[in-house]
Amino acid sequence: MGFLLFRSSFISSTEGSFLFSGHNDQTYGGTAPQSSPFSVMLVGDSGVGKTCLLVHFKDGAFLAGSFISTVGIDFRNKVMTIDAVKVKLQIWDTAGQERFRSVTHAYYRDANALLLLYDVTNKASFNNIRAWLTEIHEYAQQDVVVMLLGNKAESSHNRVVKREEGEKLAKEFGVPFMETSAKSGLNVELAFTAVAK
Ligand SMILES: Nc1nc2c(ncn2[C@@H]2O[C@H](COP(=O)(O)OP(=O)(O)OP(=O)(O)O)[C@@H](O)[C@H]2O)c(=O)[nH]1
Repeated sequence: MGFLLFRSSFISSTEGSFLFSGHNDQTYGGTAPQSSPFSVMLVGDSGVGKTCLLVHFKDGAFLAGSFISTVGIDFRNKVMTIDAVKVKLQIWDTAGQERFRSVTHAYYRDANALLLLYDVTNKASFNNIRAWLTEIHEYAQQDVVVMLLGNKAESSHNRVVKREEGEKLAKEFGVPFMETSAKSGLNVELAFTAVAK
């Protein structure tokens, strides 16, 4: 049910407008977080696991089963405590499909950080990272924090992109890199913490 709600975004490009569904987590206590949230955007090819990564980070669950592509853009809020400071993250989950690209472009400029994902079991998603970085360069703020993530790392039997290849590409573009798994939870919290820091 939550899964369906989370995927309830839609776009009506013919009318030049769009709707998205967001989910606020206002249940934090103690010190109030900073008023303007820190905005993190998840980008990368369709099917690399952006939604699953976000759901794991937010709810600690993995969305197994049939794959329903994100439509347009969606967001969730989460408050993290980093070095004793409460940080409110607003996390934008973008559709990887080409047809929604013009929608997501409009959100790049407000992003403080971008988590750029490829799928270690899908070579094309890795090969497309250069194009994604060109797009980021074109539409995002100059000082945006970018981190490259090789997702589905637990899927060793189907792996076609070596960890070293990811490291090399990240080094070439001067961005931090780690492998993640939305399925096992590997480095999920760490990736969000790292960009928030
Ligand atoms: N084995 C494995 N499968 C994963 C992982 N993350 C996501 N998947 C699967 O990959 C498929 C796509 O995941 P999504 O999170 O919907 O992909 P997405 O990047 O949000 O796709 P778009 O919304 O089209 O941009 C789903 O079938 C997931 O179950 C992972 O870490 N390991």
